[in-house]
Amino acid sequence: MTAQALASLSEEVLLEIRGLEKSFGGVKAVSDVSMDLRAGIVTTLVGPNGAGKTTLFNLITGHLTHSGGSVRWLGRDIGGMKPYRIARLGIARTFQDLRLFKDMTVEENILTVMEPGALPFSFTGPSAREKRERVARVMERTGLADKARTRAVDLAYAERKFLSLARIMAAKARLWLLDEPASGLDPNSYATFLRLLREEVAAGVTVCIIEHNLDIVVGSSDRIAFLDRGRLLADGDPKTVLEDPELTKIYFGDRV
Ligand SMILES: Nc1ncnc2c1ncn2[C@@H]1O[C@H](COP(=O)(O)OP(=O)(O)OP(=O)(O)O)[C@@H](O)[C@H]1O
Repeated sequence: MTAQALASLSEEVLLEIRGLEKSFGGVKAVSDVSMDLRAGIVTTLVGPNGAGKTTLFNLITGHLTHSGGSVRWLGRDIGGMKPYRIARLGIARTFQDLRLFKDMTVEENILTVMEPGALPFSFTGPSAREKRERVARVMERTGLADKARTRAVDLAYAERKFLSLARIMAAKARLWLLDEPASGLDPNSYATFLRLLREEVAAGVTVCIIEHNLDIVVGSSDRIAFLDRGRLLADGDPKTVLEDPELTKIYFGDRV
């Protein structure tokens, strides 16, 4: 892809968030947040505990309903839609607690995301042969090929994380929302994760990550959105955001 094509790709807004609000009782978990997720960009949500990062994910995926503002996917208002419908539009997500089917094998866990109703833009679903090939491909790429028949519960921690990534890869979603995908990975597994992420982004996937580890943030992000107490305080290039002394104080709990 030429530099010009790449630049124009990143101009495309997939997800447009405007004035988004969510309160729990008296707590404003998300407060007047406006931001865009642009095609082919890795955005990382950063902020101290309770900043509103998970709530923002939940509002995008339909696990929560907003109390104001809007979320638009490719121009279409998706606020209030059920999670399964949003997933079908091409927005996939991983959870901090991974939410795998623990008694199913690796292969079966990946197959579940290929049910016709679970796939973006699909009513009939892929053929049995396509499914087999796709499962084999993602297991190979995530290093799980020799664990195909192993139950999720019997996998090592890093393998479970790669299984959760394999599921999202097989779903062929256009936007990935990843909740701490690299936390707890050893250096080799982390390098593999980063390589996979970059390959997928180069192939057209757009990614938004929640991450606490700043080394991981720097290594994986094109852009950082900094949240605190529900508000978006900064949204820009990683170096600029992470070197801002005020944000650093907030992040490390050293605010005045
Ligand atoms: N279901 C809920 N009911 C009541 N309050 C909630 C609920 N979910 C989140 N909150 C509150 O909303 C605020 C934002 O929480 P959220 O989990 O989105 O933050 P976060 O940035 O993801 O934090 P962390 O990094 O600790 O996971 C917090 O004050 C939290 O206590």
